[in-house]
Amino acid sequence: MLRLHDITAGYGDTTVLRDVSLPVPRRSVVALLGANGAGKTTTLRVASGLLAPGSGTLHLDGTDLTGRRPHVLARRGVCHVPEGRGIFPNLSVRDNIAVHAAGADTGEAVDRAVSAFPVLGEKLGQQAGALSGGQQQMLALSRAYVTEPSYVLLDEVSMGLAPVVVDEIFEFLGRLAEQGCALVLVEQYVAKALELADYVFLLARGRLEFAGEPGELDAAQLMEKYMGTHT
Ligand SMILES: Nc1ncnc2c1ncn2[C@@H]1O[C@H](COP(=O)(O)OP(=O)(O)OP(=O)(O)O)[C@@H](O)[C@H]1O
Repeated sequence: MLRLHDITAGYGDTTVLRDVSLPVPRRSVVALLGANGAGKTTTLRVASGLLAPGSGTLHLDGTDLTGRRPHVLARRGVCHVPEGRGIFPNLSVRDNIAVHAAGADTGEAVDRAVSAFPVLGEKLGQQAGALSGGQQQMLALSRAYVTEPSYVLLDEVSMGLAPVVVDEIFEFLGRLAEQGCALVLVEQYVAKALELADYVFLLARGRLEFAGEPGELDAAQLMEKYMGTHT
């Protein structure tokens, strides 16, 4: 289990998260929902070690990793796909995959990335920045396949993409989950996220307002209250 417990965190003097507890069991899909500015990205940053909490703890499979650096969590199987893609636009697609592979066999990593997203196979020599938005997101997501993580944190990975690409990305996420990878989904396509999710956490102004299973949520009320029109 990846477990945030009683987390308080923020930036400088600004406290964003207060007493947030988020358990992510192995092989589960967790949807983390909330309005703009509720603290979803901040929660993922704490979960991957990018942001040290002011108080509270972060445990991974029973080991206390509070305050440890992101590479320590990455090595132990936590993969963070940040908002805004996080690829290297001036490197080729192949070299981006090699960076994701972080020292593992590049050929094997490329094979795995291409098996996840076949279109990348036709673009290996191209600069990543020249790919379409959807292809760049696929490249960013392929890291979740290449490094075989146990937990993948996904921050708005469908943002700004055409519906057909969004569908392809959700199919990929479904396959990842089927293979036993735990997912934490921050997602504007709430209905799609809830279809995959085993558990839902709802943040409001940095506090948890709901924790439970998708069937316990009144979806219509949720959309109206927090999410706008993207369902
Ligand atoms: N680097 C930062 N420095 C200062 N404040 C920040 C920083 N990043 C985020 N914040 C503030 O923290 C609060 C929570 O932001 P966060 O990005 O975690 O929310 P979110 O739920 O992911 O929202 P969104 O859906 O808009 O991405 C916001 O009020 C935001 O302005």
